[in-house]
Amino acid sequence: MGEPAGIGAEVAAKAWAALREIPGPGFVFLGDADVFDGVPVARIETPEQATAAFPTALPVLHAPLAARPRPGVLDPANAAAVIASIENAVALAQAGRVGAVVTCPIQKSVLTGTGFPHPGHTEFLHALAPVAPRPVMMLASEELRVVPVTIHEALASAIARLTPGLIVETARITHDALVRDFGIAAPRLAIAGLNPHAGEAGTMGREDIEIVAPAVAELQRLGIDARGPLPPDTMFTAKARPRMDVAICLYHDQALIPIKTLDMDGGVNVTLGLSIIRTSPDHGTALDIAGQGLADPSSLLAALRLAEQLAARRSF
Ligand SMILES: NC(=O)C1=CN([C@@H]2O[C@H](COP(=O)(O)OP(=O)(O)OC[C@H]3O[C@@H](n4cnc5c(N)ncnc54)[C@H](O)[C@@H]3O)[C@@H](O)[C@H]2O)C=CC1
Ligand SMILES: NCC(=O)COP(=O)(O)O
Repeated sequence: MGEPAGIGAEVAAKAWAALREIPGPGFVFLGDADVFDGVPVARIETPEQATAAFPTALPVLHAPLAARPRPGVLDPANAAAVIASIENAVALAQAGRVGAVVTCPIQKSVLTGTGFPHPGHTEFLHALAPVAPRPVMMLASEELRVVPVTIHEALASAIARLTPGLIVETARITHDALVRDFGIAAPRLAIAGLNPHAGEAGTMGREDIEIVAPAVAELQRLGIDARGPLPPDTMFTAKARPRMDVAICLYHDQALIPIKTLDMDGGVNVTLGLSIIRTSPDHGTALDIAGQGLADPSSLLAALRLAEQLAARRSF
C-alpha cells in the first residue's frame, strides 16, 4: 500500500491497467479498496484468487485505513495500517502464498514519528524475514547496480560507522545474492572510495587506506572479484559501468545519485539478505504530485517485472 497520501495507489492502479491483458501472475494490492477512484476493484478474500480476478479488476485484500487519505497531506492516524500492510505481505510471502513482496513508498518520517523503530522498509523487512546477518539495499537498473554499505543514517554517522568488516559483510551478501538470484556466476564488485580521488594517497583522508583498501584485500582473499577503492567521481562513467556487476558504495547518496540520475524510471530497489523476495520502485511518495494523475508507474512496473523474475528463479 505505501503512504496513503502519496502516489502508491495511483501507480498501482496504472500498473494494473498496463499489465491486466498480459499473461502472468498479476498482483494483489494490500490496503484500503476505497482509495481507488474510477478503477474496477475486486475485493478478494485470499491471494490465491488474484490471478483469476486480475484481467477484469484490480485485486485488493481489503484492510481499511483509520482515516480517509487526502493527497499530499500526511496523517499519522494511518501509520498503523501502513505498517500492518507490510507485515501482512511478508507473512503471505513467508507462507508461500505469494511469490514476492513489492512495496509502495512509505513516508519514513511519519512512521518514525509514531514510534516505529525502523528507518525504512529495508531494515523492517530484515527484522521480519532475515537470512543474512544484516539487510542490504540494492538498486538495480538495466545498466547499473548499486549497494550502499550504510543506508538510512546521517552522513556523519555513516562515515563514523564504516569498518572493513562492515564493507566485507555487505559485499559478501551482495555477491551471494548476485550469484543466487541474478544468475551471475562470478560477480565483479567495484568498491567505491570515500574521499576525493579515493584519498589521493592519504593526503585527502586516511579512510581509503585504513578502511576500504583492507576490505578489498579481504574480499580478494575470499576469492571475490573486487576492485577498489575507486575514485567515486569516475567509477560510474559510461566506460566504467560495463566493467562491474555492482558498485559497492559507502553511503546512501553515493549509490543512489548515479542510478537515479541515469534511470529513475527503470530503477528498482531490491532488498538482499531476506528469506523472501522484495522489490520496490526507486522513487518515494511524491507528495507534491499526489492526487493529480501525474505519477509515472514505470518504476513500479520494473519492480513487478524483477520480482516475477526473481520468484521464477527461486521456483515459486
Ligand atoms: N521505498 C520507499 O519507501 C521510499 C520512500 N521514500 C520516501 O519518500 C518521501 C519523499 O522522498 P523524496 O526524496 O521527495 O523523493 P520522491 O521520489 O518522492 O520525489 C522526488 C521528485 O520526483 C518526483 N517523482 C517521484 N516519483 C515519481 C513518479 N512515479 N512519477 C512522476 N514523478 C515522480 C516527485 O514528484 C518529486 O518531484 C520521503 O519520506 C522518503 O523517505 C523515498 C524513496 C523510497
Ligand atoms: N532512497 C531509497 C529508500 O529510501 C528506500 O528505502 P526502503 O524503504 O526501501 O528501505
